[in-house]
Amino acid sequence: MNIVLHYVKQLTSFSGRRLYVNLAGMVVSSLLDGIGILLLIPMLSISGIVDVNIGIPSINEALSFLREFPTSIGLLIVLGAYLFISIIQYIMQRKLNIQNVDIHQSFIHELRLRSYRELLSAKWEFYLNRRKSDIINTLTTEMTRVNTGVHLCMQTTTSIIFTVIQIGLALWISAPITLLVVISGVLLALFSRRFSKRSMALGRVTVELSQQYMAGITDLFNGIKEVKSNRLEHSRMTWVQKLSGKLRHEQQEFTRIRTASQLLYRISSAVLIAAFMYTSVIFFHSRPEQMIVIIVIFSRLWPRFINIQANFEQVSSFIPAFRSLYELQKHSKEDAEVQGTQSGLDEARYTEPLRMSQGIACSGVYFRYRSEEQGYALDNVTLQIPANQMTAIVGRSGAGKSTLIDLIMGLIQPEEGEVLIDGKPLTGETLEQFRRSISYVPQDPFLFHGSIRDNLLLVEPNATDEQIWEALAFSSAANFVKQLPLGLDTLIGDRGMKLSGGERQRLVLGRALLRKPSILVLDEATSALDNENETKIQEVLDQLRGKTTILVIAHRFSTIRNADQVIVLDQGRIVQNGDYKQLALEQKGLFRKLLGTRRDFDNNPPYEGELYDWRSN
Ligand SMILES: Nc1ncnc2c1ncn2[C@@H]1O[C@H](COP(=O)(O)OP(=O)(O)OP(=O)(O)O)[C@@H](O)[C@H]1O
Repeated sequence: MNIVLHYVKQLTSFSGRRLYVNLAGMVVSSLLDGIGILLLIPMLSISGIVDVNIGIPSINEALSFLREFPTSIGLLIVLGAYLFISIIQYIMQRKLNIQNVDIHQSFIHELRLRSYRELLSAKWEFYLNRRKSDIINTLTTEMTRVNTGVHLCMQTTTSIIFTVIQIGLALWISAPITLLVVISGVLLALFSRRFSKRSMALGRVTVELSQQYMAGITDLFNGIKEVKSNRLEHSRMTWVQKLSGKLRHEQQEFTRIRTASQLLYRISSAVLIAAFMYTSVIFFHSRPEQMIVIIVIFSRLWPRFINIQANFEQVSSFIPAFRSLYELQKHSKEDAEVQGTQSGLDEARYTEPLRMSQGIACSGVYFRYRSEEQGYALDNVTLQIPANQMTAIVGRSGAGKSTLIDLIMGLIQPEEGEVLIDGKPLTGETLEQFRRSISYVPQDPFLFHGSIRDNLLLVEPNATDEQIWEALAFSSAANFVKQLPLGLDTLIGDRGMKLSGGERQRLVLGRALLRKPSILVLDEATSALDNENETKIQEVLDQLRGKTTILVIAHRFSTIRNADQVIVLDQGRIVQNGDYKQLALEQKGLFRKLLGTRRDFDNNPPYEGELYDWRSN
């Protein structure tokens, strides 16, 4: 329950005065509701159904003036008062409900924004160690449960306030009966704790199952092409059947628990009423009006107990959802990229992009993905990347090329050693400025279901069409975009599915150039291009040299042949470093091996645009 209280505290500090005013309104509303019940007494008395004289002097005195009126007038006065109070109470209740929903929804809105902000500010390592589908599940399914949980907490608070006031009024009318009802309610609530505990255990299963479900469907639709081509539909269907069966069973179990506790309360209610009646009539010879009071009190209080208990059970089943959201928020906050700020989101702290003058330096860098691993993904890496030059990183698959790029971009932190930008450590403000100056293009770029224009404006929201076309022309994408019937307004499908691999890469390259970066990072960003387009991109990179620092991983020979520097990685270590020609001539070097021993570089250099794949070695 502590975890729920944590969010309730957040709600009270977020809503402040509004919440307390609303609670005060509820107290008034329940008082009016109670007065409505009290008016039943003179109504019954005047109408002559029974002579209600319950022995409370203050009520009797208050009602004595009614005896001076004829029955019809007296009844009209009482009924008028009853109607007036009831209508006021209903109107008030409506306003309070609207206000409650407003407080609740504003809080959830804030909670959602806060969670997104913290997640977006978390460093890359936070995401490396987590299943993305678990995060999605927490932000969707579990957030919905938290939403309902907060609503139930507010509803339960209202119910408790109502109940306490009703108990107060009932005590005034008949203390012994009310005490009996309350004691029975408390005993039953203690007994019902087992239902709440079982609900919480089931809630844990719900979170686990919905995480599995989310992970499964994310994987399924990410790999739907492989599923269809390899006829894996049956195995996927079997998986869904099994998981869905567990979900169904878990929901049935929850309904069983909920209905069992409701059954217990209803049976107890009937038993208690019967027992009260019997003892009142047989042993205490109570009068009919007292019997009516018993029924009125019981029928007002008992449903409230049932309601509070049901809410407790449901909130208990949501505790694991609260915990899941709490932990996601806590860990993302702990893993903030720049502690104490929301890097990249804080517009007030906007930092200008960095204009690098000297370059990037790594000195004695060690990095591994898990501390328990023996080997390092980057093992004592020391290098210089001069500003405004082109540096290529090559090596076999798994050599550590992408890891090195991630480290240089400050996405991961070295275990030992440091990364310096113009001599300054890559942390805090330098990191923010540095990131603003980078355009990074991965092999599998981020394109969303929208138009070509929308996808480009993602990086430069104020870019004009002219600037967009210029960037597209630069990346050899303008021609194919012009041929599309809707041009820049063409929808490209999920992750750009309606475009070819090469078209996607040219589009993303255009987007990267639109930002006019001072550092361009290409991680196998030209792998899907044909020779003609690859040559064009090569020309663009040549034009950018001298103005932009270019860092490129490429498996293709032609992309890197004009690089100012080539860094050769093997098992996380730099084994060669120099210019392309010099390395190609080192007979025993890995670079030569990667290029292929068949080729005689001295006499027969490879021709422009030739395809070569390092990975085949
Ligand atoms: N998220 C990760 N968690 C654990 N190990 C990882 C992770 N990413 C990479 N590695 C490991 O780190 C090493 C270097 O991987 P990296 O992706 O940097 O290689 P690469 O040279 O870019 O390979 P490729 O050319 O195949 O993309 C590999 O042994 C890889 O298995």
